[in-house]
Amino acid sequence: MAVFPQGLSAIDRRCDNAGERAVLHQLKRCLSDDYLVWHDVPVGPRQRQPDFVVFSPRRGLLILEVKHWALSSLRSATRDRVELATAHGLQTVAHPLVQARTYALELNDVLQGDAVLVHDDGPFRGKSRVPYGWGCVLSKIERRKIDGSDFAEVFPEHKTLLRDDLAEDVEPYDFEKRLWGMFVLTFPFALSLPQRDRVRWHLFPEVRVQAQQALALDDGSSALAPLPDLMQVMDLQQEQIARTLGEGHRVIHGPAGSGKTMILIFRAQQLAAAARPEQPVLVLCYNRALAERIGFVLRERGVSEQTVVVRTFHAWCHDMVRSYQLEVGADLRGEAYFEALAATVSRSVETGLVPGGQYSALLIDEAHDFEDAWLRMATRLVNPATNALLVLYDDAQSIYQKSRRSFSFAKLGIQARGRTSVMRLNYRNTAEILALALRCAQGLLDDERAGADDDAVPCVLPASAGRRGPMPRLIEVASEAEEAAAVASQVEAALADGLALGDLAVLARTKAQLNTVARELHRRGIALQSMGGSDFRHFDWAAPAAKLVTMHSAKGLEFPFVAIVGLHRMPAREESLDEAARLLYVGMTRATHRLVLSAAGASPIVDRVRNALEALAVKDAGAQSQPL
Ligand SMILES: Nc1ncnc2c1ncn2[C@@H]1O[C@H](COP(=O)(O)OP(=O)(O)OP(=O)(O)O)[C@@H](O)[C@H]1O
Repeated sequence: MAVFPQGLSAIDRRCDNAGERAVLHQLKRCLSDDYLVWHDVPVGPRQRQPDFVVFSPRRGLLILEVKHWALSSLRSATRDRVELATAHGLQTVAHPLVQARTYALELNDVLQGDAVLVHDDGPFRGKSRVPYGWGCVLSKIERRKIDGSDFAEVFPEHKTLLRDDLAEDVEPYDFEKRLWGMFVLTFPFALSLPQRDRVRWHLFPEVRVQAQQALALDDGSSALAPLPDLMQVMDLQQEQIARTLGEGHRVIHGPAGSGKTMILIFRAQQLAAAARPEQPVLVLCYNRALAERIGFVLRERGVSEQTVVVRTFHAWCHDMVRSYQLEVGADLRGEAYFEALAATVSRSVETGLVPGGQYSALLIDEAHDFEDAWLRMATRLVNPATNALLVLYDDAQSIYQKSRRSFSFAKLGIQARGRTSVMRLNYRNTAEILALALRCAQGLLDDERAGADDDAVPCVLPASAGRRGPMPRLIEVASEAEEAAAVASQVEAALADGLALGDLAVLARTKAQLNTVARELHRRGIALQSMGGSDFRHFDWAAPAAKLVTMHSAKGLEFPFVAIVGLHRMPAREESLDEAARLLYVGMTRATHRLVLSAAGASPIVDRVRNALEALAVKDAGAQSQPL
């Protein structure tokens, strides 16, 4: 069966009429699984919306327009226009084949502009390698009714499917042949998977992937070379998830770097188009830097703060306290204050003091860091008419839960059964970084419990998407001053290699640990923003500066270059080795390309990293010595 990235049942619901539905079911019944079919989605640079786009890496690209016109309503037609009798009198509309041809030619032009997708020699030199065609479907008109007429003069037979072609007893091969007959030219053709995705990149700008950094280039000079191919596009599973996020509750489990935040941003953008300021979309996460980052990306993409509100959970609670004049113990400080804040707001939502249903949709990133009561409250914030709640979860990154979580989404009011997706591919990290992160997190992530029950919390092991890069490095020196100097030299080297300041991050377990590195970078004239600074409020993502971040706050972020300092101080006091290892896993998986780790002393975490690097080097040497 063909793949329908928008979801078959979702398309079925969206079909305008019985004709489109009949075409959908015939495409489903007759096409094999290498075909991709989209219905009524914006396509190409002009965001046209043909009824169906059919694409096969073995056949090419076909545009279909469907008209469910009764024969009796067709008054006259030329090759350009059709005159129809409607309830509102006579109407002249564009000929469906003209519509379909215009779309198909536009897309062909776009593909022809991509050197990778054109013939480089032979009679078609410079022309697109992707065969294309167009056609129309007159889904209500039977062949016997037009036999003997001059119908084919304006609706050529090879370009027009009729009701008969949609019948259940049509052989799939014959139906497919009818589609191929609509192509302008056919020639032996097969696209590789990367080429297929390149075509998707051209067709659907909305599913293009941009690294987080690409949206915050300071001076446009960033060398984001590590990415293998600039034309990155959501994979089919991501596209399917992103496009099928409709109303109701949805839960997505995905490991570090699998595209959860990317999908959240995609969804927020889509929802923003329909959101009204009195019923905005709310995006919640735990970590402030991530909230600011998501907000920044959305604003860059033209989404206003009035339509999509992005907050950390606690900042949102503050908003509620201010707006509804709630009392939170005035003398409470620190942890106790935050607990009271959450409890007060939670109670107020329950009693109706803070109105439920305020938001047309709620999207939660890092839901693994949310306490049960927060998640329970979240379900009440969404307008029951839409019930649109999206929960993104990665059990492996839950760095605030003392013990492994085992709960039921249903008990929290989140209807996850049948509405859960699991993504497994890690796109962010190179294979080398991911291998090290996984080895260092040994034991923590081994217990995969995915898939058995939609309502449970699986721990999903990431699989590498295969991008290669340099091996991470461990720098071991005698003092923290030497460590800062060594890390600063690595930062200088990365800048000399063409990375921009905004591409660089230094992570540490505590804010205080960042200060030694900050002083050294400052001494060398390297612009930086550090969470360790006494006057630090928040990062300015548009400013050209290296970011010095605690490991906790780095969750959700990514940088082409990451240095993690102070491994000798891990585990911190009152922290177990497992907790430290989990945090280190989060830190390491922030690096998209280059990872440097440093220590000025011994600790079980330093041993773990050193051993893991040695084991990977042995494995690598083994692999290289294998005969080809
Ligand atoms: N299909 C893809 N092709 C190429 N890059 C991708 C793809 N999907 C995601 N990415 C990139 O991978 C990186 C990680 O994505 P994202 O930040 O959404 O992951 P995440 O699941 O939220 O990770 P984490 O939980 O670690 O924060 C981003 O740079 C994103 O652009």
